[in-house]
Amino acid sequence: MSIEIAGVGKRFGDFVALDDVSVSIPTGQLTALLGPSGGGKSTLLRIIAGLESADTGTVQIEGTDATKLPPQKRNVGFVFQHYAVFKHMSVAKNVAFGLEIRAPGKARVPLTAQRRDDRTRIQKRVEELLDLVHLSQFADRLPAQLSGGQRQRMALARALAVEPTVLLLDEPFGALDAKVRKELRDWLRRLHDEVHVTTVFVTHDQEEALEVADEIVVINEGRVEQVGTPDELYDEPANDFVMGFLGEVTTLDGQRVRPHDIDVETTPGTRDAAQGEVVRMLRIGFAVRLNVRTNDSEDVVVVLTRTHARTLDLDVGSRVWLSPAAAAGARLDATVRAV
Ligand SMILES: Nc1ncnc2c1ncn2[C@@H]1O[C@H](COP(=O)(O)OP(=O)(O)OP(=O)(O)O)[C@@H](O)[C@H]1O
Repeated sequence: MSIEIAGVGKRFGDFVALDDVSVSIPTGQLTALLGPSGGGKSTLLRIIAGLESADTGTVQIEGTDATKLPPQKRNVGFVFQHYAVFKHMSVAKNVAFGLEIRAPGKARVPLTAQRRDDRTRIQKRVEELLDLVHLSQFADRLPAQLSGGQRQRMALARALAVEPTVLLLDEPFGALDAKVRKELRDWLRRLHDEVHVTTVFVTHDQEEALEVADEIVVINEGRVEQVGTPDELYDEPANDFVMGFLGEVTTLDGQRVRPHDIDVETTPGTRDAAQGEVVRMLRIGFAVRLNVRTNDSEDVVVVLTRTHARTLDLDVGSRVWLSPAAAAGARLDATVRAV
């Protein structure tokens, strides 16, 4: 395990931001800390980075107890939503910064062979990094001459420059528009597949976490609700909160199911289906969303493809029979919830 968080608690005055959090984050994976605003994700990330100290518990990074280590001794790279850049320095200089301050004897020694070697090495590394984040052609620009997405890529190159053991990203694409966000998240996934550095990123966007992460840690009200792969969380949510947070949920025959995990028929099926009437029908892109009122007065939301809706010749007023799809993933029935 790359990062072991054990029994971490954090209060701000009377407010409990983290309550006895224990999580293991595997080496080389992309892990998302996912949850609603104010749940404690950033606080946990900042504790891993050493920017905040835990009141209780320990943090180990690659087998070393980092609980009391200052941030610069933890070998972590950090990228925030609003990234602090050196505005007067070129993109290449921004990326080189961390490498230059690490180069030995920088200020004291004149231009010796050692320093020349360092310079060549740094220049080569910066070129590699800019190539990795697809910014080679912008090396000489100032940060202000980059788009928001390009700036965040520069921030990632800078964080990766010092070859961190762990890369920590706090809503790195949060301030960008939806389309750029989507592009960057695909890009982050590809980048991670290339460099394999253990990466932890904070997001409140479930789609982002489901698409990008190898593993997701769901955090709510200072506690870990569930840890698992995107499939595990989506198909086998541990509780109501996780099920509702990771996708839309509706109720059919007292069971909580995903709206696209409902079979729709226009004749009474052989199975024990709930009969109802389509009261609303909305087309959203390739999907059709139905509101069905059942004979038992349940309001059920159903999502199906446009082609399927057309095949069934559905419209407002159609009579339909609904049953949970046989292969449906997530389902939590009312009795389990009550227990
Ligand atoms: N320095 C601080 N002083 C007081 N309260 C704080 C401080 N930092 C965080 N908090 C509180 O702790 C709680 C958790 O904050 P945190 O930033 O970890 O949440 P989050 O899950 O990252 O939310 P968001 O997605 O909105 O960033 C919040 O209620 C926040 O107001």
